[in-house]
Amino acid sequence: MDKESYGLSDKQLAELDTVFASDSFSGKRVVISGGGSGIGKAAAWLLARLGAKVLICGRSYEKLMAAIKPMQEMGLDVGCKTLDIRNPEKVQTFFDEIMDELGGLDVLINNAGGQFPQPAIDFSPNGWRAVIDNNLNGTWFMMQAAAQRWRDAEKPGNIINIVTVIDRGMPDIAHTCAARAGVIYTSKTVAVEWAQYGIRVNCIAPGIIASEGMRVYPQEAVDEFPRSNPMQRFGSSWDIAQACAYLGGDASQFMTGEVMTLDGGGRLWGELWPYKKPDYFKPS
Ligand SMILES: CCCCC/C=C/C(=O)SCCNC(=O)CCNC(=O)[C@H](O)C(C)(C)COP(=O)(O)OP(=O)(O)OC[C@H]1O[C@@H](n2cnc3c(N)ncnc32)[C@H](O)[C@@H]1OP(=O)(O)O
Ligand SMILES: NC(=O)C1=CN([C@@H]2O[C@H](COP(=O)(O)OP(=O)(O)OC[C@H]3O[C@@H](n4cnc5c(N)ncnc54)[C@H](OP(=O)(O)O)[C@@H]3O)[C@@H](O)[C@H]2O)C=CC1
Repeated sequence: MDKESYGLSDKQLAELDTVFASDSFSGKRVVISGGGSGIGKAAAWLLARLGAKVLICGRSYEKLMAAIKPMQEMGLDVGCKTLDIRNPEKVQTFFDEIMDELGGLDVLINNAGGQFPQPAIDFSPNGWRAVIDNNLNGTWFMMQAAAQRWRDAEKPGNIINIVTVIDRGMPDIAHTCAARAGVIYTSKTVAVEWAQYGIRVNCIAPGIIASEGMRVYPQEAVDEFPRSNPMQRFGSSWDIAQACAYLGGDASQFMTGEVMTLDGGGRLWGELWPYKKPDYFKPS
């Protein structure tokens, strides 16, 4: 399938079925980084449809505005703000502003991130740094800024970090595996440190998801990705959005420090990163 067609349309996002009650997020305020596309946009649609007041952020104002327009036209309570999560000062200002504007915060979904595929042996120092800075440092700045405000206001909080499946590593994206491992183990650690403040921290590890994010990979790679799990297919951004609704809601209130994997079983069976495997790894 042509990777340009990957991702859910606004019509689909407005109509897809969900198992969650239509008012299950009413009164909740949710921030989603990277909510202008893909998984983050699907989560914004779902949680807003379930009654949440949602604010999405990302680096491109045009992308954010294009994402929220159809949601607002449906009467959903969704806004946006530009933010580069890699800038800790801007992250602090962002949280000061949104705490004011939303009147508090209940759920933070750290979804912004990405990487480029390259054999690790050829990473430039800056290429390595860019991915670590985005996926590990940026996520951390967001987590810490939210937690500080929840602690100081003596309010509970809930953090969901979108990572990736790193159990067996992943050839060609070693930088992201390093960053995501950092996020997962930071999350497990602060889930313990922050339980005293009523703050929960969990991660979601998606396998291959047919989102707009796939457009950054060559078509030949995307054609091969279904071989990365025993279901031999892509998952949907809606699958991940529904996992966000579970972790962001009351049904998961006794869960913290966990990684929820949605990868069609790819952690257990499948060709990790099947694209351009060197001959060395092919069956003889
Ligand atoms: C089985 C399959 C599982 C798949 C699992 C995961 C799937 C997904 O995550 S899908 C979502 C994908 N979405 C994205 O990846 C978002 C797009 N990616 C990015 O925005 C970039 O990759 C970024 C994270 C590195 C952005 O950083 P930025 O600082 O904007 O990057 P710069 O252009 O300034 O470059 C910094 C540095 O990185 C080198 N570089 C960037 N792209 C590549 C590339 N394709 N190949 C090699 N090197 C790259 C760039 O050259 C710079 O280094 P220097 O040249 O040494 O300065
Ligand atoms: N699709 C997949 O198969 C998988 C995806 N993931 C992860 O899930 C998350 C969502 O991916 P997906 O929706 O597929 O891809 P997208 O590329 O569509 O989403 C990434 C979003 O993050 C935003 N973003 C990136 N860097 C920054 C930054 N520094 N500051 C603020 N926003 C930023 C982008 O917006 P902008 O560029 O405008 O800032 C974009 O909206 C990513 O972290 C991705 O790595 C993990 C496993 C598998």
